[in-house]
Amino acid sequence: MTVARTGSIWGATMLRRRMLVSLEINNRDRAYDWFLGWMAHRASSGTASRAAPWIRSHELSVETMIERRANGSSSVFFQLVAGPGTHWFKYKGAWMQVKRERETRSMMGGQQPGMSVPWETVMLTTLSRDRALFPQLLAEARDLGMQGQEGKLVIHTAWGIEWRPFGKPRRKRPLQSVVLEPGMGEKIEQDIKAFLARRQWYADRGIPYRRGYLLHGPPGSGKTSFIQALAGSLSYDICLLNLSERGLADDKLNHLLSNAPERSFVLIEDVDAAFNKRIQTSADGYQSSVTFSGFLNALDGVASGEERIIFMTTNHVEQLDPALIRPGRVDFSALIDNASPLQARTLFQRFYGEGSNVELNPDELDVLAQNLEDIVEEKLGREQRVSMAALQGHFIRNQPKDAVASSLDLFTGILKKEP
Ligand SMILES: Nc1ncnc2c1ncn2[C@@H]1O[C@H](COP(=O)(O)OP(=O)(O)OP(=O)(O)O)[C@@H](O)[C@H]1O
Repeated sequence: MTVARTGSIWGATMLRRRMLVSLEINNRDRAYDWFLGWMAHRASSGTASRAAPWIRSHELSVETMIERRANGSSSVFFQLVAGPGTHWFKYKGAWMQVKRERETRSMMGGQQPGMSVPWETVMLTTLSRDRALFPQLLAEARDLGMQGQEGKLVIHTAWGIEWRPFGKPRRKRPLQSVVLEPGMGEKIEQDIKAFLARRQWYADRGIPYRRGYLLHGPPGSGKTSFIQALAGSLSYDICLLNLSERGLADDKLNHLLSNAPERSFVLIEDVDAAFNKRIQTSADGYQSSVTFSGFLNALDGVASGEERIIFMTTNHVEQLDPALIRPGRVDFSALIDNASPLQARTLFQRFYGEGSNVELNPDELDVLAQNLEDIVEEKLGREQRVSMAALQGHFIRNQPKDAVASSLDLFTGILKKEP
């Protein structure tokens, strides 16, 4: 009896091994969400029910999604995805079993509060002869998952030692909507394009293929907006790196910088703040353990053919250690300053010009724009200039005529508030 039992178990195992093939996808992989989304899409769009009227999904999980529309409104909807348990579906004539399992004892996501999630896996099983369907299915799931991202900007943040998309992909901001000093935007754009075209040149000379940019200047002058718009225009993603993040240590930082997703800029904001004090303390009193030398080493990284583009921003360039801004770490540095006369004029025209619902004929608009330019040019000293963000706020609050008439108050008012 025992021999027969063992024999039948062994036989069944052998048969399964010979006839079945399984594919494991875990939730560290991007394919995981794509696959669940794809299953949910098939179930809701009726593809699955036509192919398999009795698709078994007794256990469902809910995913809440927020859709933001171009006009600013948004709506919340729910997607029912296959929950933990066993499900069946038919794909291109082949039956597939899906087993979703959750491991609650260990969590992923590191020590970041509220960000850890249980490990999960999805095991797809089908007949050996249908194994070629796996790549097709995954490619379909990927295309569906990426659909919403086309033409959008994806922001990644660090999750433990890996990068994960943060929130829904955002609408790209047109590059021209960020008004910088004439020629400045173009200069940075040309530099990065030239860099991207010289991969082979770097490889031939054994130079690490990376470039660092530092945009410095007062708050609200458009540094972040410009970097995001530039990434969008080049179809790059942004990896937002917070050096004072809880749990970030030198080794993790090194790993993150060496493993940023392809076609992405690493953006480190307020880089001066991270090393002002020897040990950085975050709002909840947690001490980040990234050291200055660890950061420098991570920036240098191991020489590799991998492309790496880092953008850093700061309001206090004078406080940066010269070691940080030496060529190789920062190859291009630019001052993005408060609104110059021409910038104020251009922002005004963009704001109230074509497409805005303000009724002004082009001549009137020109005269007002000229007045504003003159005020910034003649009535104010350089140090009295205000940020583009302050001007933007002023334009939002006022009609064009009032905006120009009260602009001097804005400029001097802001000045008075400053010590
Ligand atoms: N040059 C500009 N052109 C158009 N809009 C601008 C410009 N500068 C700032 N703004 C507007 O001001 C707001 C803040 O800008 P942003 O965050 O890019 O500034 P920043 O220089 O990165 O500031 P900080 O140094 O405080 O991070 C945004 O809403 C942006 O639209």
